[in-house]
Amino acid sequence: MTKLLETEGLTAHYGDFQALFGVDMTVEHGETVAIIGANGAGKSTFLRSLTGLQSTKGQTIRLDGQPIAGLAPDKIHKAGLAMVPEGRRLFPSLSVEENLLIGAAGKRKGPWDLKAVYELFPDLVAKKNNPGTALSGGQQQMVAIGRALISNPKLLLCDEISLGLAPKIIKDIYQAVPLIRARGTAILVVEQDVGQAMAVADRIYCFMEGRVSLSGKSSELTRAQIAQAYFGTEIA
Ligand SMILES: Nc1ncnc2c1ncn2[C@@H]1O[C@H](COP(=O)(O)OP(=O)(O)OP(=O)(O)O)[C@@H](O)[C@H]1O
Repeated sequence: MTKLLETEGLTAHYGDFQALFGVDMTVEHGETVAIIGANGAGKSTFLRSLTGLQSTKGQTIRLDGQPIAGLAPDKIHKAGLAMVPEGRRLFPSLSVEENLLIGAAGKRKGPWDLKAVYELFPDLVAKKNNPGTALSGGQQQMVAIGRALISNPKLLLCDEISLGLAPKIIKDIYQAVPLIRARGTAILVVEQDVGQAMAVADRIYCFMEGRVSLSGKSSELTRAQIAQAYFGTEIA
């Protein structure tokens, strides 16, 4: 069966600085995959490359068998990639529901609509007419995830969704992941918290200095292997 996402030898540069050195990655249909790695390892650059925010002209990225490298971000979104950006980025003058509906513009066919998002995050129902920015950080994150889901992506990309949130809220947010995959949506999440990544993902890719330093099934990787791949050093 065709892979949902495939990159082959992906590279990325900021001027003379090379940030990615030949990243091979696959995501299967319906799979949850986590990218972990220290600050500056290239995780965000990799997601930016997938979504077209970083130039990938002439490279190999396939979404469900279709080449998407070098396409404009809106074309890649239409092809089925939606991103929950780091920092959430809600529209401050719009209500929760209006923020969600922005994601529905040009939506693909699929299981996600307003009703499904409110089922996923019931806390948002009572807040739907409030301005997005009047919500707690966790609720804003729920809106950002809902806004991406409502376009019915084949693959949902999440950049550090737990950043700046309290542990209890992070738990609430991550509880949504099995419900999202139950509707058939695959997820690629960037996560600095290794425990969280291993709990939620079928497979893990660890990045170090722009390269994949380790990959494998979460259930088969050891903490020691991950520490080595994450920091480049053994831990006691
Ligand atoms: N706009 C930019 N201009 C120049 N260099 C950049 C830019 N963005 C990122 N970099 C560099 O590219 C490398 C990879 O950064 P990237 O943000 O992808 O890493 P990351 O793993 O997502 O880290 P973090 O967790 O801190 O976001 C780093 O060395 C970073 O300094």
